[in-house]
Amino acid sequence: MIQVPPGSVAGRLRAPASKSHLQRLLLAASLAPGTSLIRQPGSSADGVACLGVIRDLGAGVKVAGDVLEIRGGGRAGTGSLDCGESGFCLRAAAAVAALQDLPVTLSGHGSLLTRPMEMVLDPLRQLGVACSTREGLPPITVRGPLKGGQARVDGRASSQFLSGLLLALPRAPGDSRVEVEGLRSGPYIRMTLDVLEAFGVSVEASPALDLFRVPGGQTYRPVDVAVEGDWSGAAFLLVAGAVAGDVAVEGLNPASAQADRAILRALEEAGAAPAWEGGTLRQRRADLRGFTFDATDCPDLFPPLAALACHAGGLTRLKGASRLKAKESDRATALVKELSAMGARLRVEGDWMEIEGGPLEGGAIDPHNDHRMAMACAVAGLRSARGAAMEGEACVDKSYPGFFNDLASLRGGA
Ligand SMILES: O=C(O)C1=C[C@@H](OP(=O)(O)O)[C@@H](O)[C@H](O)C1
Ligand SMILES: C=C(OP(=O)(O)O)C(=O)O
Repeated sequence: MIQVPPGSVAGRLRAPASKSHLQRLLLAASLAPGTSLIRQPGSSADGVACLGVIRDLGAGVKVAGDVLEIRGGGRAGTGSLDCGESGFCLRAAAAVAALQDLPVTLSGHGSLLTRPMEMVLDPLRQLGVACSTREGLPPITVRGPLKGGQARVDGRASSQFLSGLLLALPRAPGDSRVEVEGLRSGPYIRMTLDVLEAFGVSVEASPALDLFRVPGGQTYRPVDVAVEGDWSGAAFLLVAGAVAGDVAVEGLNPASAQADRAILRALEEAGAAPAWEGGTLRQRRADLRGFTFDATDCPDLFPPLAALACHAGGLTRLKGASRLKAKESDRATALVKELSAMGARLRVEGDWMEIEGGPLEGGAIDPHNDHRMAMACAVAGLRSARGAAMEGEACVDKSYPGFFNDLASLRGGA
């Protein structure tokens, strides 16, 4: 049980490590013969799950302080992979596991067991990989080897499997052509392409990211690289600054491919004026106004933006709510329920969430075992009569294990 009291926050923090960047680096390093060094990996549960997965896929893993030494190019020693609660890990590793010539079963626990996996099946089958699921849900079993060829990917529900396919296909013996329909979360694919480039692998992508040509038989070159700071986790800190104080965040790449760098645009739309001071991003409390923002391609920004909107005068309209159904919780429904319990005025109408800013009472909420729900309610409650209280706050470990300590460190600094 944690109680986050209302009140101001002030101070300087380092952004947590991006689990999205880390997971891509780990899967790529597992395919690179030789040793890659991955620096500042953080300790997110999703990152840890992915590390276990590449180990079981045959990578050598050594942890040396703040550096992961990954020896890639090995063969799987086991036919079963535990992806924890990470949707990306399961969907992307399904493609990577299909490179191997043995049946591999991918599963996990908690909310992951209720998340759809259909988008993985058709393209893998088109590429000659036998695969099965339990009624479209995990566990999923794949039986390679993936040889390359032609496939159509449905990108409407998730971009994550496409990232996995783009990581795996360069290691297939034959060339591939992948057509993608209805891609959402496109910036996550650009991050994958950046990682491929860093490992010396080439993939030809159409500007709209609807067609990819992947030469087969390529060799990944090992890298020595630091994991980027996480714009998704930092978004909560920046919103905390905008609603309740003065927060400076270090370690963010201003030119990052991360989708959630779009928090900058949203804060500007809300009148918050985030400012770079050297390499540090500073967000002070601002006179916030309601704003309109399309979060279809950066769905993880929905929770922090909903928290921001609770304190923005007038009406905020957020687009992309229908993409939130199959995240760690049914996030749009959960946001409406829990922020309403705190006294906010919001509703979902089709693909839109509408939030009327105003005073917040705060109180006890249920984070629905969803890290972004827990962080959003905690931050919204900073400017409320009673703050936010919740059980199950350890769910933040999925992406940002130090969140509540970091938030506490901002107290009393004003
Ligand atoms: O590729 C990734 O690392 C992710 C892609 C997004 O998912 P979708 O592509 O399913 O929208 C995002 O919501 C998730 O947290 C991480
Ligand atoms: C949806 C998320 O992650 P994943 O799909 O990888 O579990 C998230 O981190 O919000």
